[in-house]
Amino acid sequence: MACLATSEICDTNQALVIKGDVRVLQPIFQIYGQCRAFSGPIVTLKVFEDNVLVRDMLESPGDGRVLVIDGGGSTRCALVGGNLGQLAQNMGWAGILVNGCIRDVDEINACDIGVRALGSNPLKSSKKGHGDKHVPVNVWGTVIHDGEWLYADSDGILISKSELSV
Ligand SMILES: O=C([O-])CC(=O)C(=O)O
Repeated sequence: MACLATSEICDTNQALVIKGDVRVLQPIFQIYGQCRAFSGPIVTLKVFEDNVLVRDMLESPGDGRVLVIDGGGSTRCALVGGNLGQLAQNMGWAGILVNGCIRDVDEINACDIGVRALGSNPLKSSKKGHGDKHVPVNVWGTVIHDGEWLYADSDGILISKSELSV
């Protein structure tokens, strides 16, 4: 699937941007993974320094969706590592956005998915299984709902209420 360029989306959908139906995420995410550009319907997850639910979600078929993990912005441990990156690739996820950290960067960079995260931290997270699936999350001021669309490329990350075309 050819990916829409985020800058083009913003130029051709100015009314949607003004209305807030298309929002630009804060430009604070690092780019990882083989796919610099990716898009898809969003599945949301809210966790804090605990990635049991991340594995749970990635074990189900991705069907080209994007997993948005709101880790509360914590950079004290990693929510996704090489194994989960591989799992996401094998299960057909288009990408993962982590409002938090990843680890095993070299392994994740070899995976055929797109990944965005605040940075990397070699510490693993706790494994208690706390968190919520499919809930609205707030990522640095941008509220993201399950079922919305994410478009990411080298220029930035967009959240759209619905699928976009040019
Ligand atoms: O299990 C974890 O905490 C994450 C990880 O290291 C991996 O996915 O390889």
